[in-house]
Amino acid sequence: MNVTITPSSLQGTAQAPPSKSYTHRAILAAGYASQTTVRDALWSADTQATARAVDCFGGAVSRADDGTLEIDGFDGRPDVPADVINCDNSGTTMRLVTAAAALADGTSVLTGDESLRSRPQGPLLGAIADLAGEAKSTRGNGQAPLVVTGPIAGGEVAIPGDVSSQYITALLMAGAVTDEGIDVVLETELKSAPYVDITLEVLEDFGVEARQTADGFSVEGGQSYDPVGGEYAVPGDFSSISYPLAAGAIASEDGVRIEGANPSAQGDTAIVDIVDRMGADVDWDREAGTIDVSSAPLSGIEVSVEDTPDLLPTIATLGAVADGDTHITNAEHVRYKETDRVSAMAEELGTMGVESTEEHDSLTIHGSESTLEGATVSGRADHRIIMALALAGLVADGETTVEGTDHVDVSFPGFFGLLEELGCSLERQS
Ligand SMILES: O=C(O)C1=C[C@@H](OP(=O)(O)O)[C@@H](O)[C@H](O)C1
Ligand SMILES: C=C(OP(=O)(O)O)C(=O)O
Repeated sequence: MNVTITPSSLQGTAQAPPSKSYTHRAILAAGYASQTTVRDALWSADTQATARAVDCFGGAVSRADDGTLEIDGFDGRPDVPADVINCDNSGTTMRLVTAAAALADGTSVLTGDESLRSRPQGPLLGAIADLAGEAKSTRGNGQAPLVVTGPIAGGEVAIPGDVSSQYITALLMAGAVTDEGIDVVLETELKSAPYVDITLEVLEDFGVEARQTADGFSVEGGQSYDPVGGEYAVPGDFSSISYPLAAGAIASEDGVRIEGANPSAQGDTAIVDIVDRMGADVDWDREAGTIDVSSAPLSGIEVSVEDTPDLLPTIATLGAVADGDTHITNAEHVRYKETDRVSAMAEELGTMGVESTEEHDSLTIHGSESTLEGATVSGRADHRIIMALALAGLVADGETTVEGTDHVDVSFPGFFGLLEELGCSLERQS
């Protein structure tokens, strides 16, 4: 599907979708447990991939009409899957499930779509091999399809911290049910660190102890996943909140209210401060979980995305509207996502008349030298590129068509419906 956006002024209330990161972890943690009710779960293409993996490992995930998930876990170590596990587009699923597969007494095969089959898995495969499992890329290039044979007993592994924090999350979640536990030693500085904080929070809520150490992270073996009261509730998603928040900051004189914005370990809560620093009128009531935002002239800022890679596309669009330069730094790991998002945003915003300077580790958007013009742009089969370009379309001169918009179902299936509810005039073409 393509979506054509006519520049529009927005107003109204947006409900934050549930967190994708928390939902993935809750579904897999419930798999490691015996029986869990997961409330307010995100049901998107990516989280359904994790639910399918839990089914493949011998668990059963069912969804009630109100969206609540009832999960019968495989309770400890997974069964050997009867079929290939297809992780579709989801990096989180592939990393977390690869380490889970190394616990099974036999061989698992994992694959994904073309994008996922081009993302780096090598360091995690190396870690599993160091733990005396077998983990191979069928093409020998560190990318899926993957063949993983367990069971691992645990031990110490060294792993880089600057490719994906998901390797560490995966090892900590699996390590709890090994015999010996897993000590993860970081070989380089950790990027995307708040995502490991999310993992530690979810593990604690499931009664599993894991901790940060002087040189990495550690989890004891022989633990059971046992959520308090057999239930877990997922908080709102701040990566997703970044879109209505940025939309309000650039295209709403009358104001947008976002509900479900309760504080949690998500690093992407930083978007509230970023929008504020750029000059929008923003107020976050943390107790009520509401954010009110309205537009004002924006100015460029310098912002590091070391901890918050998923915010880069949103910040790039804000920069295109702002006066002056928006310098986005520490962005190398943003190139390893569903697409190389640094290049994708530079090129697609470029098609809309935006000047930028791309370096390996940074992207500078020259807002003052840019005139945002409506154009036909590619969503690059990447949910965050699609949503960020749609935001640009709200304030461009003329209509903007974003191609291949179906992929928003990865994290924010209701995104275009929400834009319409807020007053955006758009047309869908199948
Ligand atoms: O663990 C997670 O839930 C995620 C970690 C981040 O990836 P990296 O750790 O690979 O940067 C982030 O980009 C991704 O959207 C979700
Ligand atoms: C990179 C993302 O997710 P994943 O790594 O799970 O594919 C994302 O949601 O932006």
